[in-house]
Amino acid sequence: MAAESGTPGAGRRLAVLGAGVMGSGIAALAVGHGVAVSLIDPDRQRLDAAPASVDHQVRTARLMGALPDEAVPGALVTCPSLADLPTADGTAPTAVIEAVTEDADAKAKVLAEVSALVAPGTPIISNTSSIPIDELALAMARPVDLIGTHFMNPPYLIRTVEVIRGTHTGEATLEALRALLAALHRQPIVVRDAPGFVTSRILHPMINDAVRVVAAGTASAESVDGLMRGCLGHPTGPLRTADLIGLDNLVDSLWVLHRRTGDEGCRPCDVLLEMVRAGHLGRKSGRGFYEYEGEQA
Ligand SMILES: NC(=O)c1ccc[n+]([C@@H]2O[C@H](COP(=O)([O-])OP(=O)(O)OC[C@H]3O[C@@H](n4cnc5c(N)ncnc54)[C@H](O)[C@@H]3O)[C@@H](O)[C@H]2O)c1
Repeated sequence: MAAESGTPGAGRRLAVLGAGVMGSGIAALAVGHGVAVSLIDPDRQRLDAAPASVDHQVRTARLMGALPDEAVPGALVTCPSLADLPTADGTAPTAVIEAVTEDADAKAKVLAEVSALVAPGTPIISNTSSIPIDELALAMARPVDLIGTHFMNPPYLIRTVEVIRGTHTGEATLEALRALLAALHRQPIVVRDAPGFVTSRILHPMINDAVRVVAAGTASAESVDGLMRGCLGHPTGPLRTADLIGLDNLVDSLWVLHRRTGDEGCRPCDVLLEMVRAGHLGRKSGRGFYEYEGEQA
C-alpha cells in the first residue's frame, strides 16, 4: 500500500542496507510513518524473515502507541543486492541508512558501493555503534554526504537518536537528516565523532563489566539487572540489554572500541566470547543471559 500525502513520511523513499536486528527495526519505524522502504541484504534467510519481523514490530508498536495509528504504512520491498537500490516505486532513494554488520571493512565496502550509485546530495547514514564516521568517510567518493546515527533498539520505541557529525559531514546532510528524523518523530542529539561516540563508549564497557561481575560469581544475571534497575534506574539492566543488542554485535563493538582507544576495559571478556562461539547471541538466537524460546525477534 502506498503512503498518502497526509502521513508524515509521505514522499520519502529510504534504502536500508542490512535486514538484521537494526535494519528491520529501522524499516519498521519508517514504514510505520508512511515511508517507502527497500530493505537490502545478501543473506537470503535474513531477507526472507524481514517482512514478518517488520510487520510484527509495526503491529506491536501500534498497540503500544509508539507508532501513529492513522498513518498509511509505507511500502516495503526486499532486495538481495545493491543493484536493486531503487525503492518500492522504482525511483531513487531520498536517503540511505546503512545497518550492516559492525565490521569496518564490510561497512567501508558497502558505503563505497552505495555512494557510487546514488545521486550526489543523497544523505548516506551509517548506523554504526562505534566505528568513527571519519574512518568510514575515507571509503566514500563524497564524505560530505555521510553522517552517523545511532538508533537504539528497538527504534520504534526509543525516540532519542544519537547523531554523529563527522569532520566532513555537510550542513545540508545534517539538515536533511534532521528533517527525516522529524518525519519519524525522533529527537536527535548531535555529538562529535569518536570511537563509540557517547552511548556505546559508556554503555558497552559497562555491560562488559556486568558480565565480569556475573563470571566472578558475585551475583547472578538476574541480581545484577535487578540492582541496576531498582537502585540505579537502568530501564532493563545491562545483561538483558546485552541480549537485546545481540552478543555478537556487542563483541564486535567492544573490539572496535578496544582497538581504537587501547582501553583494556573494552576488551570483550572471556564469557562473552564463549557465548558468541556457542551461538548464544541473546534474544535473536533464543538464548543469551536469559531464555527467549518461542518469542518472535
Ligand atoms: N543491535 C543493536 O542493538 C544495535 C543498536 C544500535 C546500532 N547497532 C549497529 O547497527 C548495525 C547492524 O547491527 P545489527 O544488530 O542489526 O546486526 P545483525 O547482525 O542483526 O544484522 C546485520 C545484517 O547485515 C547484513 N549484511 C552484511 N553485509 C551486508 C551488505 N554488504 N549489504 C547488506 N547487508 C549486509 C547481514 O547479512 C545481517 O543480516 C551495526 O553497525 C551495529 O553495531 C546495533
